[in-house]
Amino acid sequence: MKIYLIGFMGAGKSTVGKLLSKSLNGTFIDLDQLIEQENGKKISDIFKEDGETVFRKIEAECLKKTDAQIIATGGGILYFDETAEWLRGNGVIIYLHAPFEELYSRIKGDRSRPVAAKPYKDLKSLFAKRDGVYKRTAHHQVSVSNRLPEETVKDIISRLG
Ligand SMILES: Nc1ncnc2c1ncn2[C@@H]1O[C@H](COP(=O)(O)OP(=O)(O)O)[C@@H](O)[C@H]1O
Ligand SMILES: O=C(O)C1=C[C@@H](OP(=O)(O)O)[C@@H](O)[C@H](O)C1
Ligand SMILES: [Mg+2]
Repeated sequence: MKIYLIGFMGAGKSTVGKLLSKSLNGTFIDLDQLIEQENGKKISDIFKEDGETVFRKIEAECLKKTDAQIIATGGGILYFDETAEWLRGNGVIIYLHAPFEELYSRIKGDRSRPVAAKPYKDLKSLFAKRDGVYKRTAHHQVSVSNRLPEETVKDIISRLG
Protein backbone atom coordinates (compact mmCIF):
# COMPACT_ATOMS: atom_id res chain seq x y z
CA MET A 1 0.00 0.00 0.00
CA LYS A 2 1.35 3.39 -0.98
CA ILE A 3 0.91 6.40 1.30
CA TYR A 4 0.76 9.89 -0.21
CA LEU A 5 1.13 12.92 2.05
CA ILE A 6 -0.60 16.03 0.75
CA GLY A 7 -1.06 19.53 2.16
CA PHE A 8 0.05 23.13 1.93
CA MET A 9 3.68 24.28 2.02
CA GLY A 10 5.03 24.09 5.55
CA ALA A 11 2.63 21.34 6.68
CA GLY A 12 5.58 19.03 7.23
CA LYS A 13 5.01 16.56 4.39
CA SER A 14 8.75 16.15 3.81
CA THR A 15 9.59 15.98 7.54
CA VAL A 16 6.72 13.65 8.51
CA GLY A 17 7.14 11.47 5.41
CA LYS A 18 10.75 10.69 6.24
CA LEU A 19 9.91 9.83 9.87
CA LEU A 20 6.88 7.77 8.84
CA SER A 21 8.98 5.72 6.44
CA LYS A 22 11.41 4.93 9.28
CA SER A 23 8.58 3.84 11.58
CA LEU A 24 7.00 1.67 8.90
CA ASN A 25 10.32 0.46 7.54
CA GLY A 26 9.21 1.49 4.05
CA THR A 27 10.86 3.24 1.13
CA PHE A 28 10.47 7.01 0.96
CA ILE A 29 10.65 9.66 -1.71
CA ASP A 30 10.26 13.39 -1.47
CA LEU A 31 8.82 14.32 -4.84
CA ASP A 32 10.58 17.69 -4.88
CA GLN A 33 13.93 15.95 -4.37
CA LEU A 34 13.15 13.50 -7.16
CA ILE A 35 12.29 16.40 -9.49
CA GLU A 36 15.56 18.17 -8.62
CA GLN A 37 17.61 14.98 -9.17
CA GLU A 38 15.95 14.09 -12.47
CA ASN A 39 16.28 17.60 -13.86
CA GLY A 40 19.64 18.48 -12.37
CA LYS A 41 18.38 21.79 -11.02
CA LYS A 42 16.67 23.34 -8.04
CA ILE A 43 12.88 23.76 -7.98
CA SER A 44 13.38 27.52 -7.75
CA ASP A 45 15.47 27.46 -10.96
CA ILE A 46 12.87 25.36 -12.80
CA PHE A 47 10.24 27.98 -11.88
CA LYS A 48 12.57 30.83 -12.89
CA GLU A 49 13.94 29.39 -16.13
CA ASP A 50 11.10 27.17 -17.41
CA GLY A 51 8.00 28.53 -15.67
CA GLU A 52 5.34 26.98 -13.44
CA THR A 53 3.50 25.11 -16.22
CA VAL A 54 6.64 23.14 -17.12
CA PHE A 55 7.26 22.44 -13.42
CA ARG A 56 3.71 21.09 -12.99
CA LYS A 57 4.10 18.72 -15.93
CA ILE A 58 7.41 17.40 -14.58
CA GLU A 59 5.84 17.05 -11.11
CA ALA A 60 2.91 14.98 -12.45
CA GLU A 61 5.30 12.74 -14.43
CA CYS A 62 7.57 12.17 -11.42
CA LEU A 63 4.55 11.34 -9.25
CA LYS A 64 3.51 8.60 -11.66
CA LYS A 65 6.93 7.03 -11.97
CA THR A 66 8.06 6.74 -8.37
CA ASP A 67 7.82 3.27 -6.85
CA ALA A 68 8.46 4.38 -3.26
CA GLN A 69 5.92 3.32 -0.62
CA ILE A 70 5.72 6.64 1.21
CA ILE A 71 5.60 9.77 -0.92
CA ALA A 72 5.83 13.36 0.30
CA THR A 73 4.21 15.41 -2.46
CA GLY A 74 4.58 19.15 -3.07
CA GLY A 75 1.83 21.55 -2.02
CA GLY A 76 0.68 22.06 -5.61
CA ILE A 77 0.34 18.36 -6.47
CA LEU A 78 -3.41 18.77 -7.20
CA TYR A 79 -2.74 21.44 -9.86
CA PHE A 80 -4.27 19.19 -12.55
CA ASP A 81 -7.79 17.96 -11.76
CA GLU A 82 -7.07 14.40 -12.90
CA THR A 83 -4.26 13.99 -10.35
CA ALA A 84 -6.73 13.64 -7.44
CA GLU A 85 -8.39 10.66 -9.05
CA TRP A 86 -5.04 9.13 -9.99
CA LEU A 87 -3.81 9.46 -6.39
CA ARG A 88 -6.94 7.89 -4.91
CA GLY A 89 -6.61 4.96 -7.25
CA ASN A 90 -2.99 4.38 -6.25
CA GLY A 91 -2.83 4.59 -2.48
CA VAL A 92 -3.97 6.12 0.79
CA ILE A 93 -4.01 9.91 0.82
CA ILE A 94 -3.25 11.71 4.07
CA TYR A 95 -3.90 15.46 4.33
CA LEU A 96 -1.58 17.15 6.84
CA HIS A 97 -3.59 20.11 8.09
CA ALA A 98 -2.89 23.24 10.14
CA PRO A 99 -4.40 26.73 10.14
CA PHE A 100 -2.96 29.05 7.49
CA GLU A 101 -1.25 31.41 9.95
CA GLU A 102 0.77 28.58 11.45
CA LEU A 103 1.90 27.37 8.02
CA TYR A 104 2.67 30.91 6.91
CA SER A 105 4.96 31.43 9.88
CA ARG A 106 6.89 28.30 8.84
CA ILE A 107 7.37 29.24 5.17
CA LYS A 108 7.61 33.03 5.02
CA GLY A 109 10.91 34.16 3.58
CA ASP A 110 11.88 30.64 2.50
CA ARG A 111 13.57 31.25 -0.84
CA SER A 112 13.65 27.57 -1.79
CA ARG A 113 9.85 27.65 -2.22
CA PRO A 114 9.05 29.95 -5.15
CA VAL A 115 5.30 29.90 -4.48
CA ALA A 116 5.91 31.11 -0.90
CA ALA A 117 7.27 34.38 -2.33
CA LYS A 118 3.71 35.46 -3.18
CA PRO A 119 2.26 38.27 -1.05
CA TYR A 120 0.53 37.28 2.21
CA LYS A 121 -3.01 37.84 0.91
CA ASP A 122 -2.40 35.79 -2.25
CA LEU A 123 -1.00 32.93 -0.19
CA LYS A 124 -3.98 33.10 2.13
CA SER A 125 -6.44 32.79 -0.74
CA LEU A 126 -4.34 30.02 -2.34
CA PHE A 127 -4.56 28.16 0.97
CA ALA A 128 -8.35 28.63 1.11
CA LYS A 129 -8.71 27.25 -2.41
CA ARG A 130 -6.35 24.31 -1.94
CA ASP A 131 -7.70 23.39 1.51
CA GLY A 132 -11.03 22.35 -0.04
CA VAL A 133 -9.30 20.31 -2.74
CA TYR A 134 -7.00 18.57 -0.23
CA LYS A 135 -10.04 17.72 1.94
CA ARG A 136 -12.02 16.30 -0.97
CA THR A 137 -9.07 14.21 -2.12
CA ALA A 138 -7.77 12.79 1.17
CA HIS A 139 -8.85 9.58 2.84
CA HIS A 140 -7.65 10.93 6.21
CA GLN A 141 -7.05 14.43 7.56
CA VAL A 142 -4.38 14.58 10.27
CA SER A 143 -3.52 17.65 12.33
CA VAL A 144 0.00 19.07 12.26
CA SER A 145 -0.98 22.08 14.36
CA ASN A 146 1.05 22.67 17.53
CA ARG A 147 2.33 19.15 17.34
CA LEU A 148 5.69 17.51 16.91
CA PRO A 149 6.18 15.55 13.68
CA GLU A 150 6.57 12.39 15.83
CA GLU A 151 3.02 12.84 17.19
CA THR A 152 1.67 13.22 13.67
CA VAL A 153 3.43 10.00 12.67
CA LYS A 154 1.74 8.13 15.56
CA ASP A 155 -1.63 9.55 14.52
CA ILE A 156 -1.15 8.44 10.91
CA ILE A 157 -0.12 4.93 11.97
CA SER A 158 -3.17 4.57 14.24
CA ARG A 159 -5.49 5.64 11.41
CA LEU A 160 -3.95 3.16 9.01
CA GLY A 161 -4.91 0.42 11.48
N1 LIG B 1 5.22 19.74 13.39
C1 LIG B 1 6.01 20.78 13.11
N2 LIG B 1 6.08 21.79 14.00
C2 LIG B 1 6.83 22.88 13.73
N3 LIG B 1 7.58 23.04 12.60
C3 LIG B 1 7.55 22.06 11.71
C4 LIG B 1 6.76 20.88 11.91
N4 LIG B 1 6.91 20.09 10.82
C5 LIG B 1 7.75 20.75 10.00
N5 LIG B 1 8.14 21.92 10.53
C6 LIG B 1 9.04 22.91 9.94
O1 LIG B 1 8.28 23.58 8.92
C7 LIG B 1 9.07 23.74 7.77
C8 LIG B 1 8.42 23.01 6.63
O2 LIG B 1 8.51 21.61 6.81
P1 LIG B 1 8.52 20.64 5.55
O3 LIG B 1 8.65 19.25 6.06
O4 LIG B 1 9.50 21.10 4.55
O5 LIG B 1 7.03 20.88 5.00
P2 LIG B 1 6.41 20.61 3.58
O6 LIG B 1 7.20 19.53 2.92
O7 LIG B 1 5.00 20.20 3.86
O8 LIG B 1 6.45 21.91 2.85
C9 LIG B 1 10.47 23.23 8.10
O9 LIG B 1 11.24 24.32 8.52
C10 LIG B 1 10.22 22.26 9.23
O10 LIG B 1 11.33 22.15 10.08
O1 LIG C 1 2.81 24.65 -3.07
C1 LIG C 1 3.44 24.64 -4.14
O2 LIG C 1 2.94 25.02 -5.21
C2 LIG C 1 4.83 24.12 -4.13
C3 LIG C 1 5.27 23.46 -3.01
C4 LIG C 1 6.63 22.94 -2.87
O3 LIG C 1 6.65 21.79 -2.04
P1 LIG C 1 6.36 21.87 -0.44
O4 LIG C 1 4.88 21.81 -0.25
O5 LIG C 1 7.05 20.67 0.10
O6 LIG C 1 6.95 23.16 0.04
C5 LIG C 1 7.25 22.64 -4.24
O7 LIG C 1 6.65 21.52 -4.84
C6 LIG C 1 7.12 23.82 -5.14
O8 LIG C 1 7.91 24.85 -4.60
C7 LIG C 1 5.68 24.28 -5.34
MG1 LIG D 1 8.21 19.33 1.09
